[in-house]
Parts: sequence; C-alpha cells; structure tokens
Amino acid sequence: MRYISTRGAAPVLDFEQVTLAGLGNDGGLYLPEAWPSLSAEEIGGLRGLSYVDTAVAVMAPFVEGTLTREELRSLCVQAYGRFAHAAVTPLVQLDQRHWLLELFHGPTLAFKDVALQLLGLLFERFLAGTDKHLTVVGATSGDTGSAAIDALAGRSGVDVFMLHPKGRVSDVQRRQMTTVLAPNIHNIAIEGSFDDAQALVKAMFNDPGFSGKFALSAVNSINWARLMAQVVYYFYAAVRLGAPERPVAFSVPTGNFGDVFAGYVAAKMGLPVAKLVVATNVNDILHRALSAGDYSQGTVVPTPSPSMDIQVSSNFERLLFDLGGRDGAATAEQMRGFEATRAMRLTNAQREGASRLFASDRIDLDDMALAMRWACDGAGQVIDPHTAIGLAAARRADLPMDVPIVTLATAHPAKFGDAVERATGVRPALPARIGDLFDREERYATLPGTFEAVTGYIAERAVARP
Ligand SMILES: Cc1ncc(COP(=O)(O)O)c(C=O)c1O
Ligand SMILES: N[C@@H](CCOP(=O)(O)O)C(=O)O
Repeated sequence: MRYISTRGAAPVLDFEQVTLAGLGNDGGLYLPEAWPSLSAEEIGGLRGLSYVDTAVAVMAPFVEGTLTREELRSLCVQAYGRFAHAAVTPLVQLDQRHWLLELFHGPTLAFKDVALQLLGLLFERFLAGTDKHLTVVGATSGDTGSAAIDALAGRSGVDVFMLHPKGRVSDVQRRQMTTVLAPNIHNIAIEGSFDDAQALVKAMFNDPGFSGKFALSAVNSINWARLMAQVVYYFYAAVRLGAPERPVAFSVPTGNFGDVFAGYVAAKMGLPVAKLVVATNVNDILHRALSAGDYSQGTVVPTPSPSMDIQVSSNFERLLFDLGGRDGAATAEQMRGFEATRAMRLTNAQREGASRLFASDRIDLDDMALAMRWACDGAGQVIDPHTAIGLAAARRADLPMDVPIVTLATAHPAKFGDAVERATGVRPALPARIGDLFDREERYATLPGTFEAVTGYIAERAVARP
C-alpha cells in the first residue's frame, strides 16, 4: 500500500515511512492512494471473529508490503492483550435501537488506547536495529496525551514532548500524563487552547530548520496509523448488529474529526453505514461546516467535555480532499485560504458528498446532562460527558426506526468524575489499576504558547539527527 498527501506535493510513502513521518512535508495529511475494499462475503466472514482477528482482516490491506498478516497479528495480540475487557470494545444495549460501543477498556480509559497501544509497538518494530531516534511532538486536550505516554514511556529510540492546554484538561487526564516520570516523557502545559497547541505542533513539522534538525514524528490523528486502527471497531460492532445484510448508524462525539473519519474509511471499504452522526459540543465548527458549509474558526469555549474543545479539526482536510476528487493542488489552496483567513466555504461537491453519509448536531450543556441522566436512570449506564454528547445526538438523529444506532463511548466516566456527578449524582470510581493516581508525584513544565518558547525547550532536550 502506498500513501499520498492531501496537498499533493509530499513524497509518496509506504506504511513504515508514513507511520514514522506523521505529517507530510507539504503540510498535508497522508492517506492511502486508493481505498481497499472488503466484499459483502468477506464482511460476513468477520462475524464471530475475535477483536484481534477482525483487526488483522481489516488492517491487512493497509500494511501490505511492510508487515505480513502473522506479524500484524502478533502486534495486535500484544496491543489488545492490555485491555481489561475480553471483547476489547464491547457493545452494550441501551434500548431497542440504541447501543454503546465501549472503547475505554484500555490502559488509560479512552478510545485513544485502541490505536496508540498498536502505534507504540509499530514504532518499536520500525526502530529496532536502526540508529534512528524519534522526537514525537504531540498536542492533547487530555486523552491522546495519556494514551501516547502510556504506549511510549520507557521505550528506547523515542522522546515524547506532549503539549496540553494549561488548566483545560480534567485532573485525572492531567495526572495520567504528568505522573509518568520516565526520562523520555516531557509534559508541557502551554498558556492557550488545544488549537494553539495543535498549531504549534504543525508549525514544528513545517519549519525546515526544526524538522531538519530532529526526526519528528506524530502520535496525533494526523498520523495515518492512528486512524487505520480505529477503522476496526466500526466493522467489529456493525457485524455484530447484522452487517453486511443490515446497515448500522454511528453517532460519534467529535473534535479533531479523526474517530468519525475512521468511520468514513470503513464505509469506503464497503461497510454498510447508514449514517455517521457528527456530534459536537458548543465548539461546533464541524456542525456548522456539515450543516451549512461554513468552516470558520470560533473562539474555543471551555466545556465539561474538554477533549472536544476544538475549533480547527485536523482530519477534516482528509475528507475535503477525498470529496473534492483527490485534487492535492485544490486542497492545498483551500487550506492555505483557511490558514490565512481562519474561514472557508465548502464547495458544492464537498457539501453534497458529505451529506450522503454524514449528519451533524450541536449539543449544549443541558442536553448533554439530560443524556447522562437518561442513560443512568433508563439503562443503568453511567456515561462520560463526551459519550453523552454522542448519545444526545443519536437520540435526535433522523433515522429509520429499524436502523440500530451505535454511540461511540469514547471515555470512561471516571476520567470526568466531577461532571458526571453533577449531572447524575453518581461519582464513578477510578478502576483499581489507577486507584492511587492522586497520590503520585507530578512533573511538567509550563510555557507560554509561543513557537520560540516551545521549540527552545524541546531543542535543549531532544536528540538531534546524526
Ligand atoms: C473522550 C473523547 N471523545 C471524543 C473525542 C473526539 O475525537 P476526535 O478528535 O477523533 O474527533 C476525543 C478527542 O479526540 C476524546 O478524547
Ligand atoms: N481529543 C484529543 C485531541 C487530539 O486529537 P487527536 O485524535 O488528533 O490526537 C485529545 O484527547 O488529546
């Protein structure tokens, strides 16, 4: 499999190269040159398979030429062996139509573990026997950071510099990052929002002086391997609910558009997806883009679903490229326009293409709390604020009654205990394996959110290219 950039001017890469590279050197995001497809028979054949075997069947075409099926299987056995549930991502029924897909049984209690446990092992494999030293630069609104740190702490050949917006992640999220004291982990709280942190990371990749000096790599969903691993659970859930004979809809709490783009990839591969509901909180750039063609950046408003407090959604560029006829030059121009004015209109082709598969909704604080209470009182499920946004949108979505709707449960409720308790009166307990989180020592730096401050800090600690 070969990978091309959304902006058309970066070198074409294979799977190993794309995993190590992260962002394209033209500022674009990589995706497969062509979507692989699974026939209805092959999708039917996934029924009854374990998570690991489903993962191998779904991901094999993406790693072709780099990993054999056996090598991929062995990495998946290791990655998913760390999950606390035998089904890895179990489905839970709420009522006749509504289901939760619990994606939070990994080591750091959010859906990010599904991809990052695998990515950590891929880095290890691709670095083994080389003298390469990777400098991972990442931005987090809370969950990517802890999952990446868990996956990479103590690994040789890689340093992680993780930027989070100071005071804008939950206490559990912050401590999951800052109490990991391995020497290759460097947490940085920046003054600013997640968007500021993400812009700094992209600027580091795009700065020839900095990216020429350090072998930069990414753990955010700009890294293709992240999305590839997330495609798996759409297949895993849908075949359990009757695919390929029966279409299934998904409601996805959305911020950076990575998780829902993985659903789009599943549909492109042949999975019968009735609808992908993009559920945002009041930071609603994606809802405005999909419902009115208006992709213009607002000011980030802090909410009880902090991981979705995002106003510039990285992966939207992948969708614009794919819907716009895969024209790299046109995507580059559209993105340059956005970067200059912080606003862009979707073309008619992009709007029409998106409306075939996507619906969207914006969920405010009251509706988020209502969804938490509905799940708790009506179905005995305590859910986190992000999942609640997905569920609220799922319950309002205009879909035929016979289509099952799966809401992606993206985080464990204990990560957001205060918000859950406020809405439901129930205080979810931290799982025993991190029960002592609040007794652990924290270590992190606080920096102004400027390119000079952050790159200066990293340059003093990172290993330069030979
Ligand atoms: C708990 C949780 N839910 C939802 C999201 C949004 O996912 P995405 O950024 O892939 O759209 C995030 C952050 O990525 C998250 O951490
Ligand atoms: N919500 C995310 C933001 C980063 O998203 P990513 O999927 O691009 O890594 C987080 O928790 O950090």
